[in-house]
Amino acid sequence: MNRETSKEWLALMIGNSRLHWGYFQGEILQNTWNTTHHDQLIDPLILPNHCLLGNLSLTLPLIVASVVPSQTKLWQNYQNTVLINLEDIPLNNLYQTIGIDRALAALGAGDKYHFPCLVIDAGTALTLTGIDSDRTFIGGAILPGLKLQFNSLSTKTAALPNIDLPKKLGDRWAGNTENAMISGILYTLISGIKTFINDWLYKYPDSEIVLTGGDAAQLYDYFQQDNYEHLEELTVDHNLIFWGIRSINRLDI
Ligand SMILES: Nc1ncnc2c1ncn2[C@@H]1O[C@H](COP(=O)(O)OP(=O)(O)OP(=O)(O)O)[C@@H](O)[C@H]1O
Ligand SMILES: CC(C)(CO)[C@@H](O)C(=O)NCCC(=O)O
Ligand SMILES: [K+]
Repeated sequence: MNRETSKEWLALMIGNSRLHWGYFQGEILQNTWNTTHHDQLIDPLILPNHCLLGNLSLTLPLIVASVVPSQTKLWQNYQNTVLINLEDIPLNNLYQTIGIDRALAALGAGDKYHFPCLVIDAGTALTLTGIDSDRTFIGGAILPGLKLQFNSLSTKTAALPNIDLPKKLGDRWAGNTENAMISGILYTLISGIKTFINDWLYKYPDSEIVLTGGDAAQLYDYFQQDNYEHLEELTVDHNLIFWGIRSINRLDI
């Protein structure tokens, strides 16, 4: 291995619910992990030069992208940090306020698989982001993520309970409160997402379709339980944003 390919660096995606970390040696993503916001142990304002992430020193080059401005500030003070902005993303037609996580995931999907691609990011929010073969952003959608849909029902009502994300789809026609919430949210969600996928595949039949984000594997499982006809065209990849950051890093910003 030559020096270039073994060069170590860290990628940090600051998401809405937590921080997503990637440790690279050159182009190889060796490790990923998540931490909470405001984690004292890794707060660079408290431990400027010697903060350890597992056994990794934060003196490594750090490439940061963020959708949470208040958290971005913490990391900008750390030495050896590069902040990725929308202007750094080599995709056409991105609108000014699109989330950098969406742009990076779409770039990562195209880089790792191919363009055209449709990314479905099941995080705090659930987003769809479509890019054509010329690397042009076509459009997308934003809706509340899975957990958020359940949480909003329970926090805004007196009688509806707080329930964990279920493993099973269950019966569409439910006979108790919990199952009715599960059915209502999940069947509506998967049929809605299917209409987006079907429409996208009609326009871009050779597109890659990639699920990512904290709930991606569970979402894929729901599609499987529902015997989705395009299941074999769906890929689950939790590291799309890291492939996007790697692709930017190659450009040496
Ligand atoms: N330990 C965890 N902490 C928070 N969410 C988790 C955890 N494990 C699984 N999840 C699931 O991941 C989802 C959040 O996804 P993700 O971590 O991709 O979101 P995020 O940090 O807000 O990033 P983004 O800004 O991309 O949405 C939640 O809906 C939750 O169900
Ligand atoms: C939609 C989220 C919250 C998903 O993480 C993020 O991408 C974001 O803050 N986006 C800005 C709005 C937009 O993408 O149009
Ligand atoms: K907000």
